[in-house]
Amino acid sequence: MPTPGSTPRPSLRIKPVEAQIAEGGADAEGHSLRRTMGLFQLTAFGIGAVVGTGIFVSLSDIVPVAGPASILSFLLAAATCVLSGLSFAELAGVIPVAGSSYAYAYATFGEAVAFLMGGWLLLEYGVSLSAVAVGWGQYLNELTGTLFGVALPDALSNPPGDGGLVNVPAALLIMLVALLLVRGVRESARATTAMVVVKLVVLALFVGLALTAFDSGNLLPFAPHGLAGIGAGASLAFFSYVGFDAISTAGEEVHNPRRNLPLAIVGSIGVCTVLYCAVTLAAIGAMPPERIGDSPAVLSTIAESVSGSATGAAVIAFGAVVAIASVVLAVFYGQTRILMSMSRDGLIPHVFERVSPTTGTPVANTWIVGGLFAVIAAVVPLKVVLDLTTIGSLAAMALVNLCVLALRRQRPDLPRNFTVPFGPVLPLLGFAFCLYLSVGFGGSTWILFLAFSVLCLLGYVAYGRRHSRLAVATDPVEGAPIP
Ligand SMILES: NC(=[NH2+])NCCC[C@H](N)C(=O)O
Repeated sequence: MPTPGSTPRPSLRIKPVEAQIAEGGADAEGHSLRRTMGLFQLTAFGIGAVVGTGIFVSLSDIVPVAGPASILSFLLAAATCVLSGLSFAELAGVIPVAGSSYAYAYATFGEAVAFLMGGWLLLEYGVSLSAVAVGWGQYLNELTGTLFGVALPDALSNPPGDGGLVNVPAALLIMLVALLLVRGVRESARATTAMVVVKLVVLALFVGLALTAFDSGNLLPFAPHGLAGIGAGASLAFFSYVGFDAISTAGEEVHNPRRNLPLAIVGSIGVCTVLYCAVTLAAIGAMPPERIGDSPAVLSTIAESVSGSATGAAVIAFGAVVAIASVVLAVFYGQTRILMSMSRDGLIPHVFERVSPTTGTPVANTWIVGGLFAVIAAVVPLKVVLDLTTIGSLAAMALVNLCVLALRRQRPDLPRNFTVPFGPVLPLLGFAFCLYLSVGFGGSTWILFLAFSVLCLLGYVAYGRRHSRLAVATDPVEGAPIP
């Protein structure tokens, strides 16, 4: 394992914690970020990044495999997140910079692994951008259908493989958000808080409405497919939790990050878990599990069948459309910033870090990300993008758990105001849980994931290794710093 000051092979070059923190004092535009966020805002920011399409669309996948025990699937996914979230908190406390998982990997396992982590983050952010946009389109269709009686035909609202040709609304949304980001529009802290309130209110309304038709008979048999079903359900439920690590990217903008980051991570996972379990219980109570598998905008469908009118369905759909659009903005923004850090490190081409002098934003970066993931949203089935996002996020989180252990061994000297308790036990458990959930995916997801990972490593060998800023700063032959 490389240590600072040693003369490692290029792929094992690490970027020391101190260097990352020193650079972290200035944002991509060259200004220092101001520390403006407190614990409450940070927790709201976390909930805002986490609650998106997942809970609105994925019950129709989870309930058929786990039955009423889907609630346990959500708890299992949450446990995985809390364990890994503690690891994020420890690392974010030591390395409070915007690069998050990518930065942690670069400080511990070296450049090749950091590059691979960057690739997995492309699944966690970029591909999830497509997934979230597709879910948004389904609820938009539901909304226009119930309000005006017009919905897009399947051919224009679904990709090939899901009974259509191209998903127009999802791709349009991504391009529209690209336009906003290029012009420098970012969700303000106040808008984030407002969106969080909209989401919580809509989901609470759903729970209240669905509970009026609660039939406890729907809860039996509780676990029709046993433990295996619960595990498979947890793999699918995990998507709904993806995003809490965004909290660790705000390390440069938070008061007292060493205290507030861990609290906000655990707090936002906790709030989401309560919410998701309540929604699941209410949904199953209101509609027999065997019928939940049929509908795309499943929460609206249940609301309509319970209330017997379209109004309930329209309110839920409206809330989903507003709230999910804000997630697209946040995830898209996150993806462009991750690519900027990799580009500043020289691992990917400089076009990704170039900031336009007129708009002050990374214009080319934004259009490349927008174009690529709009196409994916347009033509790839939802299930495929959901599963790829999840397996990529699980891989990234599994590795973050190992980063904690590596950094403790390599840099015991660094100040840690928050340390995951019980020594290596919880990070190791976090790693094992991530592994367990990822095993739940089928062969085709694994093949896509492994092929993508190999491509990333090839990309590192072909480009990153030679253009790395660390390579430029060291003697190419000896790998030693040039005096
Ligand atoms: N990197 C991200 N924040 N991706 C968005 C995650 C999706 C979110 N958990 C949802 O349920 O829709």
